[in-house]
Amino acid sequence: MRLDVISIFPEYLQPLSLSLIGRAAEEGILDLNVTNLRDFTEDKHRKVDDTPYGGGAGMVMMPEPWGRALDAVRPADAQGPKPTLIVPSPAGRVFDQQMAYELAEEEHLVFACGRYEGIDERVVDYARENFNVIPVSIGDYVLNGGEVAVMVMVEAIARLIPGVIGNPESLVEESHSDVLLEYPVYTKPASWRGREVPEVLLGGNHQRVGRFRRDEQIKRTAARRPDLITQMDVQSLNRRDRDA
Ligand SMILES: COC(=O)c1cc2cc(CO)sc2[nH]1
Repeated sequence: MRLDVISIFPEYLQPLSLSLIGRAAEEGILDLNVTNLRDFTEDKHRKVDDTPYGGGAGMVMMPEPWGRALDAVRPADAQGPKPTLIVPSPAGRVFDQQMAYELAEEEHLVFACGRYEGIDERVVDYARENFNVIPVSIGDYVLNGGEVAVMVMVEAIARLIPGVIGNPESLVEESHSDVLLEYPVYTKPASWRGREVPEVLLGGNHQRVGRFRRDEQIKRTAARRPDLITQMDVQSLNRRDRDA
């Protein structure tokens, strides 16, 4: 997969060169390109923002640098399927694991990081000529720009791409119980500051361990995220366990 990120703070995306994603980029599994929007300005101050039409506080990102940057990623005369352009925005479709799976199937993802009060709306309209444009929110809170949202999405998406994380087994487990929260995990020592690891985990009876973990998942989800499960789901989960 090719990933392009356009931002006035490219250094914000540096952590993507660390760890698993960095290694996947080195191995060519991911083709990650971070572009500085200011490289597409032509004035000596490398200006990217200006005052808003209609007045109001703050500044708006000018359209022309964005037009040039998007054209550089995907020229108007390019052939082949349109890349997907993700625009982080509070006014976007809410990002979730299902969207991460969907986007992990794409060949080419482009992320446009807004700053200030946002990007001139005509840029989004123009981009639709050469991209599938999706405004995406990572949650209902205010950020100063799109970069942090891009970090969240790139991590969630890239880890689903074959070869990016060493142990695909963990992805399989997640996918089966997507609706349930993770069970609690423990490691050595068995006794720590007067706190013991649950006995069932020390015994090695895989069936009992599986039952314990599933019960913990259901208890945790019901307690912390009841919105994730409905009565029907609990019945189907119990049915699936009986059949397992
Ligand atoms: C100029 O601000 C942005 O581009 C911006 C992007 C996002 C994403 C948010 C949470 O989903 S809040 C926010 N602001």
